[in-house]
Amino acid sequence: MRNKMSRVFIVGLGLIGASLAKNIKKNIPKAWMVGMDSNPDTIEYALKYNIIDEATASFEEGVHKADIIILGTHIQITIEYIKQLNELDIQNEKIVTDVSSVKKPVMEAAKSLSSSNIKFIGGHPMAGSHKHGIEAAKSHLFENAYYILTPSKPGLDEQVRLLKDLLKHTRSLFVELTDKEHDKMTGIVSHFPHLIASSLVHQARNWQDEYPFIPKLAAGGFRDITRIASSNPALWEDILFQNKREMVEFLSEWIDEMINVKELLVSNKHEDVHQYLDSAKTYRDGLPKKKKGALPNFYDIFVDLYDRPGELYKVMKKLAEHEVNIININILEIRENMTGVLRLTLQTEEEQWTAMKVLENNGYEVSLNE
Ligand SMILES: NC(=O)C1=CN([C@@H]2O[C@H](COP(=O)(O)OP(=O)(O)OC[C@H]3O[C@@H](n4cnc5c(N)ncnc54)[C@H](O)[C@@H]3O)[C@@H](O)[C@H]2O)C=CC1
Ligand SMILES: O=C(O)C(=O)Cc1ccc(O)cc1
Repeated sequence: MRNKMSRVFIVGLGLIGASLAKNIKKNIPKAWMVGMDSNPDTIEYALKYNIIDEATASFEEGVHKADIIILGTHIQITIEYIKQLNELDIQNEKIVTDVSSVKKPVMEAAKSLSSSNIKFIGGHPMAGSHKHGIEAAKSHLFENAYYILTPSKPGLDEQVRLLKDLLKHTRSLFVELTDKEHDKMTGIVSHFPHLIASSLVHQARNWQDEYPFIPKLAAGGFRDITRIASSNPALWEDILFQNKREMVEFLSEWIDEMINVKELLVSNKHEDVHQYLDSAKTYRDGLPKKKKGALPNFYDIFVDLYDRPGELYKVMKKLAEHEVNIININILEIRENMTGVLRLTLQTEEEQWTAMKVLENNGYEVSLNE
């Protein structure tokens, strides 16, 4: 392979494709990035901000120009591009990868690739955002996130090594899984929760006609558990249908479980309900905190705060003085004249540590848990 994969073709320069493009461009100066996107504004933006070196409107041209091809489009479109590869005459060896949230349908399409010059390695960087499009792309989006790789056949060790070499500056954690393992596990921790989050939002909205005050109360826990319902519906429609088998199975299991919980409540089984909540708490509390999972886990700190004028300002000022960049702020609970909890979301573990120390040194009670 020429020049250690320095020519990269990225198709689909949205949130994920452009985040990878930015990361490669920033860290591998010799990489030559060719980009393609169906949206001309995206291409204009990518060129203007040097996210790519060159644009093409032809998939064939991009493929011929590259050693490595990253398909960064939604899953159904990615599958169509994989099929298009079969219509091209591929002269040199090329590594092809994707970023799709569901792997089985992609790997099935990859199995039908006829050219021995195409080495397909499925990919899924497991971090994202509720935003979409190139403007939301960030070079560091995948830091500490798992990056799943699904080689299409045995014997691709050298290509996997080259791909990891290209993507190592994302500072994500590479893990190899089969497509089946991947879709089951991401189905349970990422895809299915989206359905439940959306269902909770629908339920609240349905009750709102009768109780118009509901939105005002839907602040703390409700906002937390339904945060992912604000994600891009076009993306999630694609994901849910591509992983439909798993979704239908999880839904059936969940409905049975809810019927069971309902029965426990109706028949006043206090101990059983306690046990249900307690075992969920034990499992949830034991989940790893540091690494990003499918549900993006930024670096939170929780600060006890008095309900007094200027309190929030004082905290912000201290953190600004130490150049801590706050990416989200929530006041979880604050009642008149009582302490509340301020949740600050930071981008890196280092900032989390700095923020904690700065605030503690200024008399605040800070913890990493709510
Ligand atoms: N959004 C997220 O949080 C995550 C998404 N993914 C996966 O990444 C993939 C892309 O998702 P996002 O970046 O969020 O979507 P996006 O909507 O931000 O980007 C998709 C891009 O593809 C372009 N596009 C659409 N049709 C095209 C075509 N026919 N040819 C070329 N470009 C085309 C769009 O103009 C857009 O720029 C999906 O397969 C998704 O499963 C993976 C991890 C996280
Ligand atoms: O986990 C979620 O639900 C997210 O919002 C971020 C995300 C979305 C899609 C993925 O394939 C991986 C991570």
